[in-house]
Amino acid sequence: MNRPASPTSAPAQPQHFALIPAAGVGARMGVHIPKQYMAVAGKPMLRHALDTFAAHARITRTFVVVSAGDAWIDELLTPELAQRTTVLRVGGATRQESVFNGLNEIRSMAGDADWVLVHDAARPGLNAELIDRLLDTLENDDVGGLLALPVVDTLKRESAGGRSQETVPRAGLWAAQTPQMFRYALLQRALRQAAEQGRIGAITDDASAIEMLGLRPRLVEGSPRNLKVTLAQDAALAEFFLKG
Ligand SMILES: Nc1ccn([C@@H]2O[C@H](COP(=O)(O)OP(=O)(O)OP(=O)(O)O)[C@@H](O)[C@H]2O)c(=O)n1
Ligand SMILES: C[C@](O)(CO)[C@H](O)COP(=O)(O)O
Repeated sequence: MNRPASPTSAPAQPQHFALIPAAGVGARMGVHIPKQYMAVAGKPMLRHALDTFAAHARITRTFVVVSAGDAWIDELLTPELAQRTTVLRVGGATRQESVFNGLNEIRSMAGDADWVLVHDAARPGLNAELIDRLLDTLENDDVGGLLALPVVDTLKRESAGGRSQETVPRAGLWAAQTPQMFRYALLQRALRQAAEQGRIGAITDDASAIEMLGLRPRLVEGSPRNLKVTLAQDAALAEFFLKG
């Protein structure tokens, strides 16, 4: 669906929607509640990204994908946030399935050419500067892209027994972050194809599905503050950046 331009106006400018997959359980974190609801810098982790997108004038609306039985989101969503945020209780078995289910759920609200910024609830350090960097870099891009960081450490491939088998050349390697930003129709098509090929469970980010179409997403430099809180020790680092 493409919204037609009115006869006396220029074609409608594409909208920017945030879509936050937040239906995980945080198993690697080892805490008693899903990690997206654990407190980081004084508020639930998910709240940081919701507040950042809600405060950003260029983000039309935020959709947050939670599990059908999520028992925490209703309490987290203040009346102010609810004016800019829609909860979608369509979480799937994997991150990509949650994203795909969320995309399908907003079909009536998003035009084919509208941008979707998919952002992990587990990355509370996203700020307006990083969002603007992504929007400004990709606004005329034919494919879309993602925040990422060039790899600066030497990388080892583990052999049996926890020993180094080989060094993986790091030249040209980047560590993917989020948001990952693609046009609605392209991202939905890419994830649908991945699902039809039985590969949606094997991919771990949205850009992988775009690459499977033979396209090359743009790499946009992110920031260490935009780390993914995955293991228990990550929470203190996230707090450091958020309180800094
Ligand atoms: N079935 C899933 C799995 C993950 N996610 C979301 O995808 C993001 C990145 O996933 P990850 O950091 O792996 O979170 P979890 O899957 O919760 O962590 P773990 O793998 O340790 O269980 C998180 O915001 C998580 O809530 C999701 O929406 N649906
Ligand atoms: C999307 C992502 O954050 C990019 O690095 C990452 O792939 C998510 O992985 P996870 O295992 O679902 O946390």
